Amino acid sequence: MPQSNGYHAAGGACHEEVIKLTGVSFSYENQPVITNLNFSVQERDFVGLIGSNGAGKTTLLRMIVGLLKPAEGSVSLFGKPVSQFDQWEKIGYVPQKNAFNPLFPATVREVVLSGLYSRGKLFKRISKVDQIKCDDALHAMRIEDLAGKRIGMLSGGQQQRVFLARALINNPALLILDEPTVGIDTETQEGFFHMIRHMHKHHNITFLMVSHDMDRFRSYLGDEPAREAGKLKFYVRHSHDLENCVENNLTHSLRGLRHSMEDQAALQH
Ligand SMILES: Nc1ncnc2c1ncn2[C@@H]1O[C@H](COP(=O)(O)OP(=O)(O)OP(=O)(O)O)[C@@H](O)[C@H]1O
Repeated sequence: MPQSNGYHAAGGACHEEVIKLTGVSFSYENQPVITNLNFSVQERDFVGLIGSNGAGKTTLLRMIVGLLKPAEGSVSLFGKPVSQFDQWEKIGYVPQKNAFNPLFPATVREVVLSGLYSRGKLFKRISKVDQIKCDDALHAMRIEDLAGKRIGMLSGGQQQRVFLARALINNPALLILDEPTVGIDTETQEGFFHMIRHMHKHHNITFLMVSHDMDRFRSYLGDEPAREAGKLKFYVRHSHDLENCVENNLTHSLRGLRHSMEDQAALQH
């Protein structure tokens, strides 16, 4: 995977393409849901995805994380086709609330730690480092005091925080959230959205979030969708600006020049 350093070679795109969808189509039993979708998400973008019930939002997210295969077109993650992508620890995915059975007899700590087991690695010894990562994730979601509680005994809002902590434990570069606040009271939703915006601004995470409640994000994402495809609307906030891009490319070129001068000097000795 290319280095996530915020720039490419001078003249190229400034930020890495985290998700790239090219001509993606998908049908369930010959019923088209997504047709010829082209869209890309760049490093540190915040993308809000809305669409009416049945528009294909969850289907799209499931294709992005490799759980469904497009009938046509391709999906790339961090520059690699999703079928060849193997750095799943870089991606935190929080599916719709009912995708996890909260009656599962596990504690909050165990649920959060399970986020460390990437696909194919179901059993793994939990090291001290893992425990520290878990403590950090619990702290980030302010749920340290719930660590020993059974997940099924928590409120909906508390459970959502647990699933977010689970997604955060690997310190992901990309966080994908499917309707993260469904069934959560208004006050908790407000706190949740505040926390998400804070994470986006200060933790260099790229976000792709499906939400019916995009109104709360209007001031953050703008009134107009950056892209509409069928019934799907993508609202985008980029974190980078042209100035940074030019500055980074210049720094990059100067660094390259300095290295080549140092190399030449070393060769002469
Ligand atoms: N496993 C499936 N088999 C057949 N049809 C399906 C399946 N899953 C979803 N669909 C259909 O595909 C369409 C898109 O579903 P999807 O769950 O992606 O929509 P959505 O935009 O996430 O909807 P919602 O806002 O209600 O969550 C719907 O018409 C749905 O009925």
